Amino acid sequence: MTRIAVLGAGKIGESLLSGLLDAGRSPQDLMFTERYPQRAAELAKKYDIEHVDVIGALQRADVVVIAVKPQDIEPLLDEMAPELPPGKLVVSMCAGLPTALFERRLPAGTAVVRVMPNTPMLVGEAMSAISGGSHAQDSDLDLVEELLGSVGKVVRLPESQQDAVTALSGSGPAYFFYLVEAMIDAGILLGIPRATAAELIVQSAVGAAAMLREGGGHPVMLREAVTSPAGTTIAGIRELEKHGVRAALIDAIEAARDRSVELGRQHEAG
Ligand SMILES: NC(=O)C1=CN([C@@H]2O[C@H](COP(=O)(O)OP(=O)(O)OC[C@H]3O[C@@H](n4cnc5c(N)ncnc54)[C@H](OP(=O)(O)O)[C@@H]3O)[C@@H](O)[C@H]2O)C=CC1
Ligand SMILES: O=C(O)[C@@H]1CCC=N1
Repeated sequence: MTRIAVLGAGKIGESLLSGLLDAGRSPQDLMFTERYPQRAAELAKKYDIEHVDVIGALQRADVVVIAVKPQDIEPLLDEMAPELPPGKLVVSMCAGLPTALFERRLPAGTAVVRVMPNTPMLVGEAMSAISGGSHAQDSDLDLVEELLGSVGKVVRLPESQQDAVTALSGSGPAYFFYLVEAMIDAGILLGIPRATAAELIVQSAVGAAAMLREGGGHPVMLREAVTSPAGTTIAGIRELEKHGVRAALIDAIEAARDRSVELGRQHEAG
């Protein structure tokens, strides 16, 4: 079985480990590194997975998944570079960081796959986009697709689109959570108890998501079907349009894309 080491078991690293276990992968095939001993001990106990140091991870794993924040990448690459044995596949989940950075800093010829996942990986519903670096073979992409396919959907895209993908599906769940939060607040304003408002809105979100995915409908048609002539929905839509919510979302996603580009540029000289 392929052995996988996750370097940095924070939110996304833990989501991956948990998702892979839920998908049936053996704990013996998984390992992780983590900075704080207390968190490492908690994770090792919770998932029955071994906590290792970076050198142990590089020696024992076939696939090394980097899930530290982009701001923490430089010291980790310094630690990895002299120790990475040939033939290991490096998978980066770091927003903004190009495969070229890893290729430049790790031993010549290292195969690197850049992935932009998202946190619904925790419940087996991730959206991951993958792109191979210049030494990644089709078999490397196949392997990463198989791994991430067990915790959600996977698409292969050119690396030039990864900053946009980061803004759309990487950050996307946060924007849905933000909308849900705002709608629950509206329920509070209208006098509905918080727990009831949350139940109404969360189930509406789940139902809408199921219609989008399983009903095969176009979002415009689905929205039109809710919007009755002289009804309630159009009264609300008019307010959304007045407040520029559509433009705000487009601007938000463009800003997130720009920030991803900027994160990559910060490491250009590295
Ligand atoms: N959160 C998300 O929704 C998504 C995140 N990503 C990407 O995933 C990566 C991780 O993000 P996220 O999980 O949110 O961040 P977190 O801060 O939650 O996780 C990163 C973890 O790595 C640890 N760490 C840092 N350096 C090292 C090191 N040298 N060795 C071992 N562990 C280390 C951190 O420890 P410490 O607590 O001490 O900093 C932290 O626990 C980022 O690059 C991000 O861009 C991609 C898609 C979605
Ligand atoms: O906010 C971030 O930078 C990370 C990358 C995509 C989602 N979260």
